[in-house]
Amino acid sequence: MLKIAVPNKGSLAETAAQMLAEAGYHGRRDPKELIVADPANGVEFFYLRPRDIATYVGSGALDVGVTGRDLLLDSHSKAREIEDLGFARSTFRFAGPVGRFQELGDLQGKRIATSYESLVGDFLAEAGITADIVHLDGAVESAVRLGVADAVADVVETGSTLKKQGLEIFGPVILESSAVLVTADQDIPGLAKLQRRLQGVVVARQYVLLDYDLPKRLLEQATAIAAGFESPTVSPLQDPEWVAVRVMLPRKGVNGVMDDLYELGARAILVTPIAAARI
Ligand SMILES: Nc1ncnc2c1ncn2[C@@H]1O[C@H](COP(=O)(O)OP(=O)(O)OP(=O)(O)O)[C@@H](O)[C@H]1O
Ligand SMILES: O=P(O)(O)OC[C@H]1O[C@H](OP(=O)(O)OP(=O)(O)O)[C@H](O)[C@@H]1O
Ligand SMILES: [Mg+2]
Repeated sequence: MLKIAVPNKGSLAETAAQMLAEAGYHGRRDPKELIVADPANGVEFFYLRPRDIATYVGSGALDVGVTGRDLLLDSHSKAREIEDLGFARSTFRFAGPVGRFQELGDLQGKRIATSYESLVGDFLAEAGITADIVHLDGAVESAVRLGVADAVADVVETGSTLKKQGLEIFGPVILESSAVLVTADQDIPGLAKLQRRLQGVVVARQYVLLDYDLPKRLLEQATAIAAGFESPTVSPLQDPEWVAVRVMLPRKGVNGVMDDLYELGARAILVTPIAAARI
C-alpha cells in the first residue's frame, strides 16, 4: 500500500484532506485518528505535523506527502517536490518596522526572528550576509515589538498580520510557496496514479468549461481571446453560418473573457465547473 503523509492541522490540513476526498480517497472521519487505511484505493494515510512530513518522506519511512514548499526547503530532507497543488499560496519575506530597513544589506549584524531557520540561514549565506537568527515557533510578527529581534522573516499572504504589528516587507522575495506533493522516489508503485488523480483535482479546481455559439467567420478572433487547453472543440449548428465552441479556461478571469467574446459576437455563453479530470 502507498503510504501517504497528510498534514494533521494548520493551514494545509483542510484543503489537503478535501483534495484527497475529491480524488476519490477515503481519509479520516475523526480528527483524532493518526493512521487510516483505504484498502480499496491501495493507500494508507498518516496524519502528521506539516513540518515533519518532509522528514518522514525524505527518510523513506513514508512514500509521498503533502506539505508546503517552504517547509520542504527548510527541512533539508531528501524529498523532492513533484507537483504544485495550487493552494496555500504565500510568499516568504523579510519585514521590519516601517521605514527602518530598505534592502537586504541592512540586515548585516541584525537579529532576525523566524520559524524557518534553515530557509532564512541558507538565503542569507547565499547573499553573504551575517545575521543572528532567533528561532520562534510562531506569531513571529510580535518579535520586534517585544524586543527579541530587529526584523522578521515569515510567511506573508495578505500582509495584514505584519501591518497590525507595525511592520512592512522589504528586500527580495525569499520564496514563493504553495502546497506541494513530495517524494524521495518517483518510481514507487501507485504514486503515478495518486499524482494523476491530484492533478485532476487541481485542474478541476482551477479550470472551467466555457461554451458559446458564434458566427463561423469570427472563429479565428474568438480563438485569439480564448485558446483553450489544447485547441477549441468546434461543432456545427443547424444554421450553417454558426458554430458551437467549447474550451477549457482558467476559472480566474473568466468573466473578462466572457465580456470580450460577447462584444465580438458570441452568444449563449455558458460556464460550467469541472467535477473531475485526467489531463
Ligand atoms: N496565511 C497563510 N496563507 C497561506 N499559506 C500559509 C499561511 N500560513 C501558513 N501557510 C502555509 O502553511 C504551511 C505551514 O504549516 P503550519 O501547519 O505551520 O501552518 P500554520 O497555519 O502556521 O499552523 P499553526 O497552527 O501550527 O501555526 C506553510 O507551507 C505555509 O506557507
Ligand atoms: O499575510 P497574512 O494574510 O496576515 O498571513 C500570514 C500569517 O499567517 C500565518 O500565521 P498563523 O496564523 O499560521 O500563525 P503562526 O505565526 O503562529 O504560524 C503566517 O505565519 C503569518 O503570520
Ligand atoms: Mg503558522
